[in-house]
Amino acid sequence: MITSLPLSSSNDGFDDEALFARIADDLTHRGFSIQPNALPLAMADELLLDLHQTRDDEFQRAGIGRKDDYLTNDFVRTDTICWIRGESQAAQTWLNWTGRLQRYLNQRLFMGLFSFESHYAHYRPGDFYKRHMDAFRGEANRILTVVTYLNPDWHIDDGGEMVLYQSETDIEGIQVTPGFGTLAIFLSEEFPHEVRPAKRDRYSIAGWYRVNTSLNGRIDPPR
Ligand SMILES: O=C(O)CCC(=O)C(=O)O
Ligand SMILES: [Fe+2]
Repeated sequence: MITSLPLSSSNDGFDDEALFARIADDLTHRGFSIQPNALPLAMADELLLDLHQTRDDEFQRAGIGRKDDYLTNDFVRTDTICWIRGESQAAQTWLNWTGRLQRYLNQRLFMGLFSFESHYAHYRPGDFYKRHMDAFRGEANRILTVVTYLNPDWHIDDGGEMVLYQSETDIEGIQVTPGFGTLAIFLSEEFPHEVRPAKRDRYSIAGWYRVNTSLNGRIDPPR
């Protein structure tokens, strides 16, 4: 007799601990981790729905730099973004999961990750983000970048790869296809990367763990 198991349990059979362990091992040995199709399916579905329910006018042109030196620059990047503030159930699920990953990495790798900020990003066909770094050494702000993709049935011919370069001088890089639930995690100060133009709309979440850079009791706020 076949006993059927519920197909849609809270994590769809994905074992977060095992995934977190693979990420920690990769970070230790290489400083980055690419995990195809790794996001728990129920959460990825929830996030995709949330993204589609987010109104177009909640997406703004993405900038470069922070706060006062925030500029939009068509030469560098042309995507639009919507910061995730935890207002929807899906956002809560995501922040809960990224919180668990944060605690895991802090316990195992002593990374001292303190806060997390993330946004949805929408790259229309042809949009791009030129080669860049997410943080600069010594500024001690963004420590670890987490990107996940929400594009069902993405085909390699659709383009839109994220290319992760292993050093300043690397011009070949590693190509990451932005398929549904793929996770790309890397040390923000170590890996230049870019987003190549796609033929279709390309959706993702980009997030950053930061260390506590409070000075003289002044807490440096996220963003
Ligand atoms: O969407 C991606 O693949 C990466 C996005 C990125 O590099 C960024 O937002 O800083
Ligand atoms: Fe980036």
